[in-house]
Amino acid sequence: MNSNKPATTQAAHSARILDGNAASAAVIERVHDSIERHVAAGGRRPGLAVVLVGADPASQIYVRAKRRDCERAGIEARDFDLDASTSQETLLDLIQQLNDDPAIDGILVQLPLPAQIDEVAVTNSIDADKDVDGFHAFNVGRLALRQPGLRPCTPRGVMALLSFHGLEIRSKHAIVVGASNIVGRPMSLELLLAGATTTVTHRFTHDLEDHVRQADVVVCAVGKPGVVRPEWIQPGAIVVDVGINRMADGRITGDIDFEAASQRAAWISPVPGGVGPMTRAMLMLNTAEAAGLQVELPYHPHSTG
Ligand SMILES: NC(=O)C1=CN([C@@H]2O[C@H](COP(=O)(O)OP(=O)(O)OC[C@H]3O[C@@H](n4cnc5c(N)ncnc54)[C@H](OP(=O)(O)O)[C@@H]3O)[C@@H](O)[C@H]2O)C=CC1
Ligand SMILES: Nc1nc(=O)c2c([nH]1)NC[C@@H]1CN(c3ccc(C(=O)N[C@@H](CCC(=O)O)C(=O)O)cc3)C=[N+]21
Ligand SMILES: [Mg+2]
Repeated sequence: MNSNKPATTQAAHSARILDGNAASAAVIERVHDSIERHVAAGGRRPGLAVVLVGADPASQIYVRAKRRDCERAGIEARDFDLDASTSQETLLDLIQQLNDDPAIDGILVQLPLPAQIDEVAVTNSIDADKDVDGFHAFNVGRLALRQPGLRPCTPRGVMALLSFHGLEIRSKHAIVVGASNIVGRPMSLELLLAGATTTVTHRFTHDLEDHVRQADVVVCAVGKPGVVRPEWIQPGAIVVDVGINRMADGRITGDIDFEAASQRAAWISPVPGGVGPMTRAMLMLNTAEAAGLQVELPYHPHSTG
């Protein structure tokens, strides 16, 4: 073979795994313990309303998984499955009822919503104290101002996944690839809050490769396989792959070539089994916290400020 590598190469390095299944199970167990103690002492069981508009197959899968998580956590799930043609007015009326319902501690409206409904109007109509997705402008503003309230589940889940494995973030150079309202932007606010020097890249970024090559921590949330090339990863970096891409055979894969990136990174999150389960665990944690419970976490959260 015409390779310029010596015949005897170094033993292939392989990154350690950021285990989202283990970390999420540990979080959900603590949420469950806290809820059962609260209920045994005469407290009301926390309630989560899950609103699904339409029958998008991916959304149906997530909503089913959330129901299972609620069972494991001891949270009462109330499902509201609305027709795809539901008007914005009808949805806003339902949210108003849920805002006023004392048995409901958390409200989640599954995104994306059908085109006739304004997602911003819906998100901001949820009582900020019941906004367990953390998408309300007030809660995002609190995160930006170092007064975190309810925090978006995926970015909080990434931070929890890093904490669970004992990884320090303060003073590291972090890059976030993707700048959406639900992942990239709040992710950059979480990293900033944890004391990382944080670069945010997006569709208009010209020199993505240069930014990735400088990063100690790479969080990728785009939804395009291969958007970050494994050879750009700095040896010893922490790689968190938020992306979920469905392949022709129905299986899912991340945005970054896992095998190749594992040869360079110190730590890497797999897809499936990385950030996805953490997102769902944070939804359970946020719901318990919205109900006023304190949950003893199975890790030391990154200090803030
Ligand atoms: N594991 C989990 O728990 C979750 C996973 N996901 C997955 O994460 C991925 C991202 O989700 P989401 O944020 O909702 O997706 P969006 O499509 O809303 O956002 C993608 C972001 O990536 C940016 N982008 C597009 N191309 C590039 C590029 N070449 N370089 C850098 N940035 C680029 C977009 O820019 P612009 O804003 O200009 O369009 C946008 O900011 C998806 O695969 C989704 O399935 C999502 C939520 C939870
Ligand atoms: N209001 C709202 N809140 C959300 O948090 C929200 C949303 N809308 N819309 C869609 C995205 C996507 N999302 C995921 C959650 C868990 C997994 C997850 O558990 N994934 C598993 C595997 C799932 C599978 O096999 O399909 C894993 O990665 O291991 C994935 C994706 C939440 N989202
Ligand atoms: Mg840079």
